[in-house]
Parts: sequence; structure tokens; C-alpha cells
Amino acid sequence: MSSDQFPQDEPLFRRLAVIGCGNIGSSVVRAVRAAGNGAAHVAVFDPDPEVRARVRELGIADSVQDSLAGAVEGADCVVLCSPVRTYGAITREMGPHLAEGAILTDVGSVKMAVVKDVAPEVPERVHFVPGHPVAGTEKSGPDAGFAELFHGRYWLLTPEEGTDAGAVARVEALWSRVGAIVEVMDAAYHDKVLALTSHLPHLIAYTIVGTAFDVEEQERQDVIRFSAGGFRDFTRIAGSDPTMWRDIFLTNKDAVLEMLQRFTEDLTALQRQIRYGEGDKLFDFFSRTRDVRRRVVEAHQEGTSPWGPDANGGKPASEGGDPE
Ligand SMILES: NC(=O)C1=CN([C@@H]2O[C@H](COP(=O)(O)OP(=O)(O)OC[C@H]3O[C@@H](n4cnc5c(N)ncnc54)[C@H](O)[C@@H]3O)[C@@H](O)[C@H]2O)C=CC1
Ligand SMILES: O=C(O)C(=O)Cc1ccc(O)cc1
Repeated sequence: MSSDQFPQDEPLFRRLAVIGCGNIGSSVVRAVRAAGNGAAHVAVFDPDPEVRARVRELGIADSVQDSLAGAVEGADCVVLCSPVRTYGAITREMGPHLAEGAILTDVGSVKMAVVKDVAPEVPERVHFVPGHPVAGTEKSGPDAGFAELFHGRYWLLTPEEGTDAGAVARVEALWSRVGAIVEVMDAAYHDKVLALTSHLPHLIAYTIVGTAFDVEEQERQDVIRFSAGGFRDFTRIAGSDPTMWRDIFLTNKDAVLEMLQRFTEDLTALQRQIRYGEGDKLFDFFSRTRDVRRRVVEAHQEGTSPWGPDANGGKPASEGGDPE
């Protein structure tokens, strides 16, 4: 758990550079500026000119730079907020422009592959503290972000052994100031847990929605017409950004495949129980999963859930919140 020992009436950083300004990047920008004591200046770079124009229009950043070098020049903290497979190349390109003692962090949903790609590109004079806010939505782009996204949500950091403790403390303090609950953990452990709690559910949603659309035209229309409850929730998740999720599955391959193997075995067991009319087994299984649901809801209320105590963000289910 974070303990912010830095002066509260001063910004933690002089200049924070946010690289990639979509949903999460723009939420970081908005949240840091709303906090008031995160950074004196928030600079943004995004390679997409339409995104840069929109960020200027929204007026959410202190400056929008037309080059990566221009954004990171003089920055004492840089946050990578683009799809995970872009991080290695970005770090290589901006390396020579990074200041002595600067801190580099990221928001990527996968951590082992990010460490493997980024660490070799980080100059000696720079501290790398990998991170992941366990908060987000299915939406993309700078209009999708909002300042309160991280309130009461976990922000996981996975620094390698030997990382400068002062740099880790500063990153912890920064994300605490935007309202997140910061925890430090091992990158491999992070990837296993997230494969199960986030990546596999997305894969299942993509599959269900794909299956539903791989039917005759008439049935497909009825799937849309009668979609309610469960299926509708799956379409929200399956509407998530294709680039982002392609990158997550390609980079967290081993953990996802391991969890998928377990999942398919359990699904096959259920299939057999249905085929052979084993009602008692189905009932017992559904009773156990109902109990898991009860414990998840309780954990959210008590603040011990991996998604943060306020995991609903006060939103209705249709907007990414939990219906409970
Ligand atoms: N969307 C979510 O719910 C969450 C996403 N994340 C992580 O956040 C990162 C960004 O995701 P979103 O903001 O949702 O995506 P997004 O699609 O809304 O934004 C990504 C932005 O990155 C920019 N970009 C693409 N290539 C780039 C490059 N080479 N250099 C700099 N910028 C580049 C794009 O132009 C775009 O504006 C991903 O790594 C994802 O794993 C983490 C937690 C939650
Ligand atoms: O929209 C949802 O349901 C999410 O699960 C958002 C999300 C996506 C990716 C992450 O790494 C963290 C959170």
C-alpha cells in the first residue's frame, strides 16, 4: 500500500509526458491535472494528428507536442499509454531525449512482455517502473477518458528487483494522488492473475459474440433484436479496442493459454453433465459459482477485491459498472 511522503502542497513532477492519448492516456492527463499536485506541466504526444487535434480542442493538457522528442524533452516522468506492443520501439526512439534521473512508467495490461521489450531500451540514467491501472472501459480515444477513472481502483506496479526505491515511491505517490490504491507485485504473478480475471473473460466475450454472429441471417437479426441481459453484457466487452486486445493476447500468450486450457476442461465437464442429465452436479456447480459471486460483491464492499473497493465506479452495468 502506498504511503505518499512527499510534500502535498508541491507537484511531484515538474513535467509529466503522456505518450498516447486515447482512453487511458487522456484519463491520466485529466486525473493528474485534476489532482493539482501531480505535475506542474502535463505534455502529450500521440502519433495520430487527429488525436492531437482533438486533445488540443478538449484543452485537457498543458501542451500537445507534435513529436515524441518534444514531449519527453525535460520531462522528469514519462507515462506510456499506447498499445503494449508499441512500448519497445517508443522507448528506443525517445531514449536519447530522456533526462538524467527521469522516471519511465506505463499503463499496459500485460507486464512480463513489457519488461522484456522495454528494459533493454531504457538508458542507464532512467528509472523504469512498470505499472497497470486495473480500471478502464471498452471505449477508445481521447473523448472516452475521464478524471475519476482511477478513484478507488487498484494500480499495480511490477518493478524489477534493484529498481531505485525513490523512483518507485514517486510513482506510487503519483497514482495515489489520482485516487488509486497502489500495490507492488511480481510481473509474472500479475500476468497470471490478470489472464484469469481480465484477459480470459474478454476472450470468452469475443468468442460468444462471434459465435452468435456466425449463424443464418434471420437468426443473426433475432440475436440483435432479442439481445438482453447476459449477451448484451458480453457485447460491451467484445466491443473493446481490437488493437489493444490483439496486443494483450499476443504478449500474455503463455498465461492466457494456460487459463484457457483449464477453462476448456471445465467447459467440457459441464457439457458432459448436460448431455447425461446430471442435474445434481450442475446444481452443485452453479451453487458454488453463486457463492463466488457473493464473495466478490462482499470483497468490493470491504475494499479487498482485486478490482478495487469501488469497482463499479458508480456506473450502471450498461456503462461498464456492475449491476449490484
Ligand atoms: N482501455 C482500458 O480499459 C485499459 C487499457 N489499458 C492499457 O492502456 C493502453 C492504452 O489503451 P487505451 O487508452 O484503451 O487505447 P486507445 O486506443 O484509446 O488509445 C491508444 C492511443 O495510443 C496511440 N498510439 C498508437 N501507437 C502509438 C505509438 N507508437 N506511440 C504513441 N502513441 C501511440 C493511438 O493513436 C491512441 O490514441 C494499452 O496498453 C492497454 O493495455 C490499461 C487499463 C485499462
Ligand atoms: O471494460 C472492462 O470491463 C474492463 O475490463 C476494462 C479493462 C481493460 C483492460 C485492463 O487492463 C483493465 C481494465
